[in-house]
Amino acid sequence: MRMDVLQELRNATLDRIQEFGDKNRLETRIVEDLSIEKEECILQWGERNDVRTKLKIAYVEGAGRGAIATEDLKVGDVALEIPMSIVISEELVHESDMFPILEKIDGISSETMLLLWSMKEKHNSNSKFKTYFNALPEAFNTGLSFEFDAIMVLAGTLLLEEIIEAKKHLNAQYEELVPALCKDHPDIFPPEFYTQEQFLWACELWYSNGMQVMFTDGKLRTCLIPIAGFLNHSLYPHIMHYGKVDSKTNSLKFGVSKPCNMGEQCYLSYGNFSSSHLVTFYGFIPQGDNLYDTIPLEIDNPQGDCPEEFHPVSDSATHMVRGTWLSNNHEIFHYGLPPPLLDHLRSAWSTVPPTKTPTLANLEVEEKVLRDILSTYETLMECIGDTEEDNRRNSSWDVKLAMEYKAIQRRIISSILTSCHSGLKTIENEMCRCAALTSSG
Ligand SMILES: C[S@@+](CC[C@H](N)C(=O)[O-])C[C@H]1O[C@@H](n2cnc3c(N)ncnc32)[C@H](O)[C@@H]1O
Repeated sequence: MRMDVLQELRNATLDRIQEFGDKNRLETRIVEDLSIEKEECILQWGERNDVRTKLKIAYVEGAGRGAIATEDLKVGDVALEIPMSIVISEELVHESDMFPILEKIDGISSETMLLLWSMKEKHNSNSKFKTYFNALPEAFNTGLSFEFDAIMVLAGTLLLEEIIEAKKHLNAQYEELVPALCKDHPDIFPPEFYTQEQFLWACELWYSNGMQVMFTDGKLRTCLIPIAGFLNHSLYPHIMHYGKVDSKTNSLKFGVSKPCNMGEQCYLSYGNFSSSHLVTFYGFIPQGDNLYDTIPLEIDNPQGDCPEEFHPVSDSATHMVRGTWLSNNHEIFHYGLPPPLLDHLRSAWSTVPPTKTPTLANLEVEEKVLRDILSTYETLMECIGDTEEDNRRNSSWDVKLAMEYKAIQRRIISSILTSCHSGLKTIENEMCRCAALTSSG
């Protein structure tokens, strides 16, 4: 009896997953006329090294290479199994001739050591990972490589600062570490392999292809995983859990949590990242509504010059606001906006905690709250400015990506403005109703 219930529950869950998958299927267009010789080489190398896969590699429109299912994959099927013997992890640095030098550097992380190791290993014709390095892109095109024009497109968005800060940080890290290593140990760190451009390439490699793996000792380490590195990200991924080493097989198993049909692109989840993070460190914006795209709103006391006693909750706070189309409550007192933000502003405009009843006093508070939000986002919208949609087609990859990002920001702000306007209209109607009731009563 208990087994039947569990089986039914399992079937119902699988049906829901299937239904969700069908509703959110992303169409993959395979680009046939590009050579996949290097990718096939790495698959053959994988086979010789006991990789098991139900995926093939192809060029897909808009995302470089991707992994395509070679058969129908059901929930629980392992799409890819990678033995730990071909995973690139810190162990390799420990075995290398650079480790005795690097371990003496105060505060250097394993990730930085691996980054420096990969800059040299890439040129090693006897490397065990030669086929892997051969199949890596020459340029990663992440936000870290944005040129001036693209950065200028981002004016008015927080991504502008994020990218500038990240670039500054990488330059400082390079200057602090690399020239001295090349000068003091040119045999181990040949200067021609350690230019600033190559350092940026390696940073982009690790940011966009590094995966967090939980080893059998319970420690999380950032690794490069050949072949798995061809999996693209989706907001509706097939593979969600992969990062724990299976101690019995000493391998990483990439099992699917959502069915993937033969010929369909099999997607991984890189994590719960916003578009700004994905642009900066991966260089793309995923298709669909990203729940992690928010516009942070910093709030101080909205009536800053009023005496404290009138505003019991006057502290500042940061609220994350998503596109209001993602909310299913657009009624009065909700407006598709985050309740904590509304409550924060209400408490700043009212000496008593307002209730969600449409009395004249409450409606007046609601109006002030919405006007506050409206004016903040109107200012933000002005700062962001117009997107020059017409120029997009002829622009470089980075300007196009920056414009795409900005369009998302505008869409979010525009939804907030629309929700505020429609909320104000509702409040106005309610106020008229209240006034009519008062005068008739
Ligand atoms: C781990 S690699 C995936 C394989 C990669 N497409 C390739 O050709 O090597 C990560 C990179 O793939 C690209 N990518 C991943 N998911 C994507 C997506 N949904 N749309 C567009 N590009 C994507 C981005 O360039 C990202 O930095």
